[in-house]
Amino acid sequence: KAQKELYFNNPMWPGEAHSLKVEKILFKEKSEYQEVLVFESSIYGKVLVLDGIVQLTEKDECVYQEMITHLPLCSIESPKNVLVVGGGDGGVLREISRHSSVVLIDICEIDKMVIDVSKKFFPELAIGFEDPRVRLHVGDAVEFLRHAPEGKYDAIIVDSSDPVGPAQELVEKPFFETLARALRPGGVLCNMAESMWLHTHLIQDMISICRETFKGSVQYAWASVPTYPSGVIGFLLCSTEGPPVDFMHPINPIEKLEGALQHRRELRFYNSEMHKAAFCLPSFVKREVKAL
Ligand SMILES: NCCCN[C@H]1CC[C@H](N)CC1
Repeated sequence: KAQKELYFNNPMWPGEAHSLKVEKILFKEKSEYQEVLVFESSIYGKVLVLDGIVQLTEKDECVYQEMITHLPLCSIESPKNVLVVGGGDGGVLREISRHSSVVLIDICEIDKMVIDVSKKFFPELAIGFEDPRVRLHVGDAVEFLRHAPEGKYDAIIVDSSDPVGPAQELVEKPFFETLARALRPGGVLCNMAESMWLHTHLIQDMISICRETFKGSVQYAWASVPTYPSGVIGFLLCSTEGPPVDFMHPINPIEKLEGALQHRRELRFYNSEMHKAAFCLPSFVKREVKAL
């Protein structure tokens, strides 16, 4: 039978599109915030799509979930209180649970349908919700951070979709200011930071805001994700004023964490060498993204 294909083009990456062969559409509904689609692809396993943008595939989700989690958590001694903004698929929670020093994992996801769909179709990711340290808050993270106690968290991970639609506010300065306030001195933030091939202006804007808002260090890292536009995704690592954080040399290496490598599922992408390599930047990025 004729294989259906889905094309992923978007104003966020004009002039190009990525397509995936579809075996079967498994779910498609509109939530209060966005269209939620799940389909079985021919070569990447199941795929989660929000408003026409690929969020994750079973085959390569490990890159993003492992890097966005361990880049910050392996950069500080025994993280205890962690906050996840977004991340409703549960993948980041699965990765945080490898760190036995963590005692509290707050997660604030705006769209309950993403959580329910992940539990139904992506148990390998939704397993993260089963960790007893997890406290789920369904709602707007802008509101949540406004009421968060000052200096509460050692680490905050902003696992957001693109800044079009629900995640728009998550790249604006007021939000970064609430993130900085909720972190302890020497606390760390890791943000999803788009593509060096497509979004150097957006990255520059985020870095400028973070340099003003976070008085510690601000570093850009990246990794290869085949099913994201241009095949890469970036991460912005920030630390607040206080004990200095050297993101490029993990002082809390995952290889030394008791049980972290086998916990529930072995790591498929992250390790301490990939951690260090992630901060090596191409010359054009060094030129185009000042203050790196
Ligand atoms: N929690 C799954 C990943 C969400 N972040 C992605 C970053 C890149 C975007 N183009 C799509 C969402």
